[in-house]
Amino acid sequence: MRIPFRKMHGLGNDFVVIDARETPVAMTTRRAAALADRRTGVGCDQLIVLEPSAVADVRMRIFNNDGGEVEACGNASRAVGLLLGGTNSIETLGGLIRSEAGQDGVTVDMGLPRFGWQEIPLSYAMDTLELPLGWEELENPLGVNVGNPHAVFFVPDADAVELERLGPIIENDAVFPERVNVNVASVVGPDHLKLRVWERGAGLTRACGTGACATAVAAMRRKLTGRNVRVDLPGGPLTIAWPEGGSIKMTGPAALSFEGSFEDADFPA
Ligand SMILES: N[C@H](CCC[C@H](N)C(=O)O)C(=O)O
Repeated sequence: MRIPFRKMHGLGNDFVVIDARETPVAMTTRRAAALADRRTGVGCDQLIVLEPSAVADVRMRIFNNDGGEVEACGNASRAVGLLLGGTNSIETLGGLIRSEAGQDGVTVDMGLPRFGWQEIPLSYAMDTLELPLGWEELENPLGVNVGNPHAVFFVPDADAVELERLGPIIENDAVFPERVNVNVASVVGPDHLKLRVWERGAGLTRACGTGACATAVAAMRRKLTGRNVRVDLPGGPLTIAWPEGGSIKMTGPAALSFEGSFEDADFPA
């Protein structure tokens, strides 16, 4: 049986999107990693499977390039929002989010941030503004969870960090029981950040929507910026707003690259 897919991206963070709402498609770590492989599969940073939901308009399952299923994906949320059009509620393992497709891209309400991570002694996790952790020049991160876990480091020049070397070391450090997405950011202006991300399960990507949300929240908590910021990623800018007492809103582009299909027997579940 042929299984159709859409190849989509958000600022170059790319996805294979399978719409399994009408016809179920079994997805396993093995099949996801095979489809995501850039040499022998279709190739993508994340594989997205849309399924029916009992609590939302759609359920979005997210698999990293390494095949691991995870809780959230900001750029894919905008891609799915573009695909569905209008306003939609989306169920994810990280909670319920809402997308709204508009003229200047797609806005996603990513819900409320959570802080800290469980392995740090509670006294530290209660205040994640300054965590006594360091990996060479990357130190004192904030732990911010926006459905998925992020460590956010502020540095003078994000481009000067050897993220391809330090990223996997931090991603896989035992202090992060679920591993972690590694964000390295610089403050460019009062409401302007520059961000590079080593993604858990995917490595260096051109953009990370949840990373942009986590980094913007971290900057706001440290009073480095106002509550509405532009985050410049290698693939382009996102706008993140986090009003006092409100939820995080991310706005940016999403695009369809092409449509295709694969033979299910060629990628066994
Ligand atoms: N690598 C992330 C999932 C994808 C996040 C990113 N592509 C985004 O746009 O938010 C994780 O393991 O939590």
